[in-house]
Amino acid sequence: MPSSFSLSSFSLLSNLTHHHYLHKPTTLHPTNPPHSLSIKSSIDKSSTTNKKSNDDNIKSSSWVSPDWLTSLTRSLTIGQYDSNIPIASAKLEDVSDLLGGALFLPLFKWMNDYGPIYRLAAGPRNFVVVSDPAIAKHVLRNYGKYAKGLVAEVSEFLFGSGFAIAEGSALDGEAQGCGSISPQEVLVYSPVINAVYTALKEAEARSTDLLPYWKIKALCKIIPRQIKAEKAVKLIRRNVEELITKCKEIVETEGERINEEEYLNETDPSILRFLLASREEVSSLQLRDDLLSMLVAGHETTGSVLTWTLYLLSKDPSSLIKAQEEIDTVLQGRPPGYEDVKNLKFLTRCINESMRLYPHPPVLIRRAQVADVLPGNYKVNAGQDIMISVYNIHRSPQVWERAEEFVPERFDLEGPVPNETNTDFRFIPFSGGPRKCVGDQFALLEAIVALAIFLQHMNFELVPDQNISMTTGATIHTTNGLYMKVSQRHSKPAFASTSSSS
Ligand code: HEM
Repeated sequence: MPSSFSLSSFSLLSNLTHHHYLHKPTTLHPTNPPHSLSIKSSIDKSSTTNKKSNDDNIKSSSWVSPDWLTSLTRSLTIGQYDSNIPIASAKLEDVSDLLGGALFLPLFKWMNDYGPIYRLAAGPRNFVVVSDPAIAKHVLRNYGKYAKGLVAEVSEFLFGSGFAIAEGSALDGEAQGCGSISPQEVLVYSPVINAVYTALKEAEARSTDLLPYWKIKALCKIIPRQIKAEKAVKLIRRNVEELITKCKEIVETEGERINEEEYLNETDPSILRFLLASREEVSSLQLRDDLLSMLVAGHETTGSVLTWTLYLLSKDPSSLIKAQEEIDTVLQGRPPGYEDVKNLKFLTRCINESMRLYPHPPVLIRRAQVADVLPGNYKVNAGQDIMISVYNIHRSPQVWERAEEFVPERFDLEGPVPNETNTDFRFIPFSGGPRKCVGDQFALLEAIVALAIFLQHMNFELVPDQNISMTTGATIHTTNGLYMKVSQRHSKPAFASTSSSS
C-alpha cells in the first residue's frame, strides 16, 4: 500500500546522501544572463508601482504596526527621511491570519500596494523594505556600510559568537549570512531539530517584539516563552559540544597522520580552526558556536528546498515526467555520481525554480552603518534597518515574466546555473556580496543528488484536500505538514508502466 509521509523528512535524506556521492563543490556552468528574463528597477521611476502616497489613510491596527505606531513613525520621519520612500500602513486584515509568523506574506502584499521600496513600522523599529534587485545589489554588495544588525541582535542567544552572525571578518575577511532552519515533522525524530526550530522561531519573534524585554536577563527566567527558548539553546549547545568531543577523539587518534602543511594550504579556514582548536584547546566556545552556525545554516535549508520542489513537481505532472525521464537517461538505473550531476540539467532547473518561488530565508536583514543614498535616490540614515525581501524580488511581476508560475525552463537549460551575478540580483536564493551563503555549491549538489535518488525510485502524489499554508522559522515551511502518497518506482522499463505499491 502506498504510505503517507511528510516531505520535511527530506532533510534527513539530503543529509544522508551527500556523504556517498559528493566530492568537491564546483561551478557547473559558465555565467551568462538567462535569456528570457526582463527587469524593471526602481531606479527607473517611470516603471515603479508606488501606487499609494504617504498620505494614505490608516484605519485599523496590527501586531506588526499598530496605527499609532505607523502614525508616530510618520510624524517622526517628517523632514528626517527622504519623502520618496512611501510609508506602508500595515492593517490588521493584512496579518490577522498570519500570526503564526509568516511576515514575508504581507510584505508581498505591501509591495503590490507601495512599490519596490517602502517603510514599515514593525514594533519599536522601522524597516525599509526592499523588493528591487538594484537596491538589493547595492545593500548586499556594500557589506561594511550595511551590517547584520538586527539579525545578530535577536539571534545572539542561539549563535553566540559563531560566524553566521558575527559582524566583521569572521571568515578570512569575508562576511556573514543568516542561514536557516525549520521543519516540523522531523521534530518527531530529532529533539535537536525541534530545539533549533524553537530557537529560530524565538529569534523571529524577537525581531517583531514591541519591547525587547528579553534583553533583561531576570525576565527571561520567568517568562515561559523565554524559558522554552533557553532550554532549547541548552540542548543544542550540549549536542554540539558532544559532537565536538567525539570529533576531538577522532582527531586525536587519527590526527597524527594528518600532514599539517598540506592542511594549512588547502583547508577551509573554519575546518582549520576546528582542527587547531581540537589540538590546542584554542577556544572551545568559539568552536562550538562556529560549528553550530554551520549546522543550523546548512541543515533545514536544503530540506526545505527539497520539500517545496517535490510539492511543485507534484502539481506539474509534465515537469515531473520530464525530470524522471532525464534521470533514467542519465543514470541508467545506477546511483548518481559526481559527473552525472552536470547532466541532470532539467532537474537542476526545477530546483532553481523552486528556490525562486520559495527562497530560504525569504527575507534578509541588514542595518545601515552610515548614512547612504540607495539606487533611485532614496536616502537612508545611519542605523536604518533594512529588509531585503528575496521572496518579493523573486515573485515580482516587475522582475519576472509569469512570476508566480513554476516554469523550470525559464532558466536556459544550456545556459549557466542562475545566480546573483548572472541575473544581476534578480535571483538571490543564496544572498550575494561578501556575506553570501558559504554552502551554496554544496547545497545545490546535495539537493540534486537527493532529489535524483528519490525521483529515480519513487512515485508520489499529493494527498488531496490538504490545506497547505506557509509559515517561517527562518526557512519557509508548511504550517500543518505536506502529505504525499508514495509508491515504489522502477526506473526501467519505461516510466508510465512502472508504478507499483510499496
Ligand atoms: C539550499 C540550501 C541553502 C540555502 C537556501 C542557504 C541560504 C543562505 C543565505 C540566503 C545566506 C545569507 C544570509 C544573508 O545574506 O544574510 C546564507 C548564509 C550562510 N549559509 Fe547557507 N544556505 C543553504 C545551505 C547551506 C549549507 C549546506 C551550509 C553549510 C554547509 C550553509 C552555511 C551558511 C553559512 C555559514 C552562512 C553564513 C555565511 C556568512 O555569514 O558569511 N548554507 N545561506
